[in-house]
Amino acid sequence: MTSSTSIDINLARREMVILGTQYAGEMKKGLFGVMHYLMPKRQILSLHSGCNMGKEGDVALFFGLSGTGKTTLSTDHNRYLIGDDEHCWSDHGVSNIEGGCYAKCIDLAREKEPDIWNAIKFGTVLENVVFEEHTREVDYTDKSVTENTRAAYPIEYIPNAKIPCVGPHPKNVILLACDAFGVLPPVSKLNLAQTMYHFISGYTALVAGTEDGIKEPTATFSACFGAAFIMLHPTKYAAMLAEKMQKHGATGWLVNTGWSGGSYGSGSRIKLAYTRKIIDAIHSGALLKAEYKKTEVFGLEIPTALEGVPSEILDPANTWPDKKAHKDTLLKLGGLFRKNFEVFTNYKIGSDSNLTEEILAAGPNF
Ligand SMILES: Nc1ncnc2c1ncn2[C@@H]1O[C@H](COP(=O)(O)OP(=O)(O)O)[C@@H](O)[C@H]1O
Ligand SMILES: C=C(OP(=O)(O)O)C(=O)O
Repeated sequence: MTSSTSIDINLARREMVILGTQYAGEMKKGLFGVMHYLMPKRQILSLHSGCNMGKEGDVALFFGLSGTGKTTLSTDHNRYLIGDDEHCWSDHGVSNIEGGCYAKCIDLAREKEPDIWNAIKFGTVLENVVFEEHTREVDYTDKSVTENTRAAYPIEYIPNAKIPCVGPHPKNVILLACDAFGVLPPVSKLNLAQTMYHFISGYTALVAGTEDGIKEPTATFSACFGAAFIMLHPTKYAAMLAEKMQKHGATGWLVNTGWSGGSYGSGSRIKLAYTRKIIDAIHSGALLKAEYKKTEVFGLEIPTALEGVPSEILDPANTWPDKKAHKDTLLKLGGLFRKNFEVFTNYKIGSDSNLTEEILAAGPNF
């Protein structure tokens, strides 16, 4: 045992025992693991993603590891929220597993995230927050218990929630990565093979201050953006996702919600307002019509202009003052992707071996 916490699941007896933690996230994510076993057996794909739907019925999925923006970006005043974290994609479309949200509330501010702020009322469970005992006023900036403070509320506390939480087949599949190296573009359009490559890789980065011992940006690869929850080989989920995206004509996107203009420490996190503009342009279809160019090393298609976002930030190569440092960091991240993918090179994905070849070729090239 490397930890005093354990989550033990007996699938046959349908029992889960959680030891050494009282964090509510373990309960919902523990059951999410069970869903990753039960659903694929019924040809239903379980997804570690947020999900929302536009007024025209266009559905978007937001895959990403913790802290990459699933809750923040799927909670959108102009769209119906289907759910912020756990979904299924069946032959009938998408459905939410939970019926509620589990939002981070560290530094929560009414102006920045009004829907989440307003959802915190009687009936919401606040976890690990610090509050004044007599007035019961919460100090969302207080990190003395942990940074991981949470608000769990029923989905109907979000005014534009889609009840029941179901929707048609997704039109856009957005992969969120919080890249603390600052070399992934704010947005890239992916072909199917690239979508699978990045889905199987499941990249994000930890920054100093998030975990013990992290002093500089550290790449984390979590297959299918949820290695802790998947029960079958990652390529099984990837094959199902590829088949569904192909069948329903969904477009894949990679969105960096992390650093720009340099790595953590020298650059800064991409403004949430810019990420929201990018997401709006994906939903509206405007980004599909943009002009694109290809980046070096990762071979990503990036738009040359996008309304509401300064064009120079769309290509990270422009934003780094030190060009050599940019190239070195890009190659460093490319190398980490390549090394991580080595374990997958011998697996066939789907019934078509062409797709396997294409996925292997969709990684960094240098
Ligand atoms: N550009 C950005 N895009 C998305 N989130 C951002 C951005 N900049 C800062 N953030 C913050 O990062 C956090 C993302 O967390 P969250 O949405 O809960 O992620 P997840 O649901 O994937 O775990 C939020 O606190 C959000 O305000
Ligand atoms: C519950 C969790 O998921 P998220 O952070 O994505 O809400 C977690 O990872 O602790």
